[in-house]
Amino acid sequence: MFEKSLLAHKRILVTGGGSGLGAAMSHRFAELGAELLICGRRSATLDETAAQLRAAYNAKVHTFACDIRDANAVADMMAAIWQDGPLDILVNNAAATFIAQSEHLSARAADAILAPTLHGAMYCTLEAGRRWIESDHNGVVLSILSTSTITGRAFTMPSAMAKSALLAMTKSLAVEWGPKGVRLVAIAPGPFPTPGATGQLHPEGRDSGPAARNPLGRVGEHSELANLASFLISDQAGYINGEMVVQDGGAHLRSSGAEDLLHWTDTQWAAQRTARAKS
Ligand SMILES: CCCCCCCCC/C=C/C(=O)SCCNC(=O)CCNC(=O)[C@H](O)C(C)(C)COP(=O)(O)OP(=O)(O)OC[C@H]1O[C@@H](n2cnc3c(N)ncnc32)[C@H](O)[C@@H]1OP(=O)(O)O
Ligand SMILES: NC(=O)C1=CN([C@@H]2O[C@H](COP(=O)(O)OP(=O)(O)OC[C@H]3O[C@@H](n4cnc5c(N)ncnc54)[C@H](OP(=O)(O)O)[C@@H]3O)[C@@H](O)[C@H]2O)C=CC1
Repeated sequence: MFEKSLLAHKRILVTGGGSGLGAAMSHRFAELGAELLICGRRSATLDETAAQLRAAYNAKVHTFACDIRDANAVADMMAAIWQDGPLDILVNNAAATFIAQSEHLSARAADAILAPTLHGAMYCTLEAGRRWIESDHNGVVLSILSTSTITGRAFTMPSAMAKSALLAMTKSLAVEWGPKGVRLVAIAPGPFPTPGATGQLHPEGRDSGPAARNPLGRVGEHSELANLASFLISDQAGYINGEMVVQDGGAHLRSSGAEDLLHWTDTQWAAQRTARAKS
């Protein structure tokens, strides 16, 4: 659906690019000619994905073991990236979430979600943006958000807060940095099953409704998200700035996706907490 060279000569950092949707996007970007830089906490996962990208597309790939909750680690990673030349595109994809009754969240638990999802993405954006502006180099930031930015979402309140704050970042910087050559866009995906999301959001005992409740009767294909992301970061989308594109089959128009959990009993929630403590 795209020219094979759509992303040729683009250096793209995908946070959390070693797994899930980050890996799916990295594959598509590499296929379209990009040089990939992927980061995450698990080196082995990054190395495995990098090897696949090199083998499949002969792509140039760099990996960075970086915990984006650590502002200094993000600054060091960006400095290392820029040593080989400027980045062109940042994809804020890494995030964390889990379901919990909010009245049971400790401050540490809420921070465990806010730290990577909000602060980590903000640190990456500020470090990249500063360098782009200082060197007068054009840049693009794509943030992977959620339809909770529109509906809110019960039982994943810190994630909904973090994603909403990143939407505010996208809109604010689109205006502030647009004149300086930096464009910001976002995607709000609906359900795109990944081991990470399924593990955190769909523990045993939760209904398997996202596909059945979706107006299109199915969940998303990773390739669909990767294609939308490829378009939004490409020069073809150069006049799209400050926008979030929803890609959820229309699901949020019907439900935030959490209503089934309103029917969980305290016994079910207690069992969920016990199961987690055991794991
Ligand atoms: C649906 C259809 C719509 C479809 C649409 C759905 C859209 C959803 C949008 C978002 C989707 C995603 O982000 S999907 C991405 C999901 N992927 C991930 O989450 C992967 C990354 N996850 C992680 O790194 C971890 O699992 C993470 C959650 C951050 C916790 O790890 P940490 O090491 O940072 O934290 P820990 O030290 O273990 O714990 C810190 C505190 O958090 C608490 N804590 C940790 N896990 C907990 C849990 N499951 N429940 C309660 N509390 C928990 C601990 O008890 C600690 O609090 P104290 O006991 O007080 O000390
Ligand atoms: N899948 C879905 O249905 C939906 C997903 N989304 C969003 O899409 C994005 C990808 O989600 P998905 O692929 O499902 O999730 P995964 O759990 O598979 O991926 C999360 C990635 O983020 C990385 N990561 C997590 N914490 C950190 C950290 N502190 N520092 C660096 N990297 C980190 C992980 O690597 P490592 O563990 O090695 O650090 C992992 O590669 C997220 O922003 C999510 O909120 C939004 C709506 C729905």
